[in-house]
Amino acid sequence: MMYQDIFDNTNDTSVVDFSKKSYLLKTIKRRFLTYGYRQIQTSTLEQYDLYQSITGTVHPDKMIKVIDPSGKILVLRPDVTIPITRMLASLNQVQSPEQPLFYISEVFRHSSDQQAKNEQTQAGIENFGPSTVELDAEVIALAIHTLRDLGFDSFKLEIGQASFFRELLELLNLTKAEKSELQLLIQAKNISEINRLLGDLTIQDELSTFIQQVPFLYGNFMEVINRAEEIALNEQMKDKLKKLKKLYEILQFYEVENDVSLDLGLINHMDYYSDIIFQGFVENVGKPVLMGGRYDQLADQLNATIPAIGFAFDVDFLVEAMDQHNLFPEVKTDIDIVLLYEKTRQRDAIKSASMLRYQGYRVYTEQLTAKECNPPASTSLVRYENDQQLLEHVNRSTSFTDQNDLLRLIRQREEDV
Ligand SMILES: N[C@@H](Cc1c[nH]c[nH+]1)C(=O)O
Repeated sequence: MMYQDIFDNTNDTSVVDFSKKSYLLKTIKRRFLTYGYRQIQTSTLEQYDLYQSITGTVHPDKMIKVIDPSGKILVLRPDVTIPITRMLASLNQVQSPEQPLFYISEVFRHSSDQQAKNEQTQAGIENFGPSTVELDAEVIALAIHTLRDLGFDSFKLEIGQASFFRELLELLNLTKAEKSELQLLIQAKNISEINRLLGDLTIQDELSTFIQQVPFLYGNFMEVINRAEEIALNEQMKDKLKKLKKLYEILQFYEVENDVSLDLGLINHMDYYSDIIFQGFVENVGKPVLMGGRYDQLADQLNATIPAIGFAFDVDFLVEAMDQHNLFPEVKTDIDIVLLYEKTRQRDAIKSASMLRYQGYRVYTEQLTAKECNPPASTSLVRYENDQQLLEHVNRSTSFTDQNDLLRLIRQREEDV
């Protein structure tokens, strides 16, 4: 191994980035709590078999595998929605239903992109309540409310319908490869390639015309619904549109309707979604900062019937987006008091530092030497010199007699501020 390799592919967080991330997580957490969500955590190591047996999960090549001493294959948590569903599915039916849940967890997904990290922090919610438009609307309102709390003023939550498109694909009788090609082309709104693919396939004209329209079915929520209603192919599609209309109506009660748009060609990277899906975009940032949707059938694969909806923020990506939009408050210094001392005053200095720490102050100490010392920034500086002891606070220097006097002065100045 090259020495340089040891430094590659790490995911360390510096002091400044950590404080930004903590600020962001605190804000998100506070908002999740106000909607009645409670925090949980799932295991970091999961059974590989669980993920392999479920359809719609992370691709096996993307999972990071670990082999335990008995030879069993485990994976580092590649997703949080699946293990939470597993947790709920394993609960005794007699138990009362879980509250809505939230998490702040690392997920591990291998990416072929050299720049992308294998480890991301997600802050998300999962709500195992009834499969209703009311709950869908509340979850969307929560996502928007959180983005507003973080300070974003121009963002969009793009809403789509996973089953709308899936049912369309069913009507087409395509092979798996053709289906995913068409899906990707529609998502990329690549009209010329869609036409080429449709030309190669034998499909009824009516269906072909409809598919050509799907990439254009995005934009203003009600406008898209009206356009889609005109070309809807069957009753199921009409029902889906009716449900979306109802959703929009409720979003108006939450006063978030201007922050949503509709994209009937939207596809999320996870295949477990069964109904509405959504992605959150902030201005000038190309990738979505949050993804989610309803996944009513995921628990079926674990022998349980648990409709659910959820979403997750990509926290690291959100930090970048907030940086770009200058949304972090100025980082305050983490040190309250810097205490510098000459060797002869070491005893007094350490005793004062201990006293101040017991009082809850964050104290940094350093011995004054011939070398220039470089203490961190702080509002108060205490100096124990050979012949005097001083408190310097915002350009004012006062001598103090003993520990009690020092504490009194520090408190007094805090009150003055
Ligand atoms: N687990 C999904 C996000 C999500 C949470 N709940 C529903 N969807 C993801 O990683 O993209």
